[in-house]
Amino acid sequence: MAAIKLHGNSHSTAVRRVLACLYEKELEFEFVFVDRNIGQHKKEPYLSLQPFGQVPALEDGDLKIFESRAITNYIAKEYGDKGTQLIYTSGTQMAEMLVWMEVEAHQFNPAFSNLKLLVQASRRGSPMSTAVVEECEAKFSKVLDVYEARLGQSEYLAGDGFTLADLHHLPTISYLMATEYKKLFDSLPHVSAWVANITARPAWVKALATKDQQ
Ligand SMILES: N[C@@H](CCC(=O)N[C@@H](CS)C(=O)NCC(=O)O)C(=O)O
Repeated sequence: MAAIKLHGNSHSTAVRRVLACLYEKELEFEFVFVDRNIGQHKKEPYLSLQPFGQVPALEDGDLKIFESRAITNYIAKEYGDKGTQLIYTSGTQMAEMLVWMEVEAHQFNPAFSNLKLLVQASRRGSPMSTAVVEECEAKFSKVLDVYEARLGQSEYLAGDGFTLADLHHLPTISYLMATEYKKLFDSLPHVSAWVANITARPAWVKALATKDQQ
């Protein structure tokens, strides 16, 4: 049995963030299905792993942790000698990486969440008003404009190497690329080239292809 157990389900963006990291690091792991349709994530024993009742959660031997970004940070540091080097540990590049990891969590992800709500409302057949749609689009585009400027200076967010700062965006970007909000990326050449580059990584392709083990 693998020492690492990832608990979750494959269509969750937060779970896919961790899957991408595990595949980049070429680690063996067991993917334990959490059936959200029957509320397994809101009951024991799962709540002992993730007290907020969300996926993912990770076990590595005796260690039990949750929060997808904390998990990827742990994996990247603990298994530093395996697979892709996903973090810088010193100097300017580390500082840039930390900045863009925070930007993803506190600027990009909230703006993404608004667009996801629009997509979900529209799919339910109760679309939001034009004013709300325009406001959410404008907020997201304002964030992307900052990315366009940054990616005009370097291939990846933290410099010339792919790091967790880039990886953390993969699930949310891929989600949007399959919606009408792809249009918000299309007019930005540096952002578009970065998106094409990072979404073509074999580890990400593998994460998207991973199915639940029911
Ligand atoms: N900040 C958490 C967010 C986790 C999260 O929102 N998970 C969603 C699936 S993508 C979930 O479990 N939703 C069910 C719920 O909140 O009840 C992380 O990154 O791990």
